[in-house]
Amino acid sequence: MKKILIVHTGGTIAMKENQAGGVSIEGKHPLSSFQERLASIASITTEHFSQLPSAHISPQIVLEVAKKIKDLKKKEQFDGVVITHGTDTLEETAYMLDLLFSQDCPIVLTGAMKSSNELGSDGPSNLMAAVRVAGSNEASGMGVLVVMNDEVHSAKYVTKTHTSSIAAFESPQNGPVGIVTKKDVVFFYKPLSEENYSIETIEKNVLLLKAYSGMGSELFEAIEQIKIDGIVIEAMGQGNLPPHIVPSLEKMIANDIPIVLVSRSQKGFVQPVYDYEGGGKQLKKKGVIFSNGLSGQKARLKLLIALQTTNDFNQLEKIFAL
Ligand SMILES: NC(=O)C[C@H](N)C(=O)O
Repeated sequence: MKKILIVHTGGTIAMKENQAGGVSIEGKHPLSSFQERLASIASITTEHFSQLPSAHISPQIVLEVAKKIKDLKKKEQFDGVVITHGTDTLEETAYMLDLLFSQDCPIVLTGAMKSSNELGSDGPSNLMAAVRVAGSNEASGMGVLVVMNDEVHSAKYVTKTHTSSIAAFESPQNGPVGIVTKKDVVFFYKPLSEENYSIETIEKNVLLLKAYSGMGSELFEAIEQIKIDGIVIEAMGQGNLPPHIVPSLEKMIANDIPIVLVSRSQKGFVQPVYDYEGGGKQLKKKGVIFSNGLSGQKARLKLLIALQTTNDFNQLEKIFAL
C-alpha cells in the first residue's frame, strides 16, 4: 500500500455551513471521519497544519508548509503528499510549491467548492481522488498537481475560473494533464521543464497591477511612496500598455525595479510585437521583462522567489523565459 502524507491547511473543505447560511471553520476537521475510507486505498499520515481560509494564506505561510513537508519527509518516507487547501488561492500555493520542490515525490493539492455539510459536498470525493493521484506511479515527474472534480491539472497553468461551480478549475492554455476515472488515474502529458529554487525566507515586496483602458500614472505615483522590489503588470493582449504610464515605467527601470509583463488574456504569451508608444516591442527595448504565459498572480510569486536569489536583470530575464 502507498504511504501518503495529508497536510490540512483549511478552506471550504474544512468548513461547515451554519443555520444562518454562513460558511466557516468550526471545531474538528470534518474529514477526520473520512479517515477510514481513505485507509482502504493508502496508508495515511495526517498533519493538521492550519485551519485557514485561503485568503488568509500568504507566501510566507506557504514557505512554512513547504518546510513542514520537508521535515516530515526527512523523518519518514512517503510516496506522495496531498495538501487540502481553500480554493481561492489554491493555484498560487500549488505554483509556489512547484517552484520549491523537485518533481520526484508527487504533491497534489485539492479542496472543495461546497462545505462539508452542504448537499453535494465535493470535499470527500476530491480528497479521495487526490490521494489516488498522489499514490499513482505516473504522478512522479509531473510537478505539483491540482486535483478537483476528477481532473488533474498542472500547477503552472491551472486557475479558478468559476466562483461557485464544482467544476471551478481549468487550465485555459492547454487543458488538464490527466483525469481520474472510477478505476484509474490517466495522464495525457508530462511537463517539458522543471524549475527549482532553494530559499529560506520571503522578504521582498512585489506588487501586481492590472492595466485597463485609459489607465493613467496616478497608481504609479502612489507606488513611488512605498518601497517595492519589483512589479508585475497584467498588460493588454500580447503585452501592450496605455502610453500615459510609460514615463512611470521608465522611472522604475532607472531605479532598478524589475517590471515583469504578463497578459490579461487567459491564453497565449506576451511578445514584443507592437512598435507604438506603450506597445510590447518598445516596452521590451526599455527593459521590461516578458513572462512565459503565467497569470499575474503566479508571475508575482515567481518574481518574489526569484528576487530572493538574484536582482540581476539578465538573470531575471532568463528565469522568466523558462
Ligand atoms: N472553496 C473555497 O475553499 C473558498 C474559500 N473561501 C477558501 O478559499 O478558503
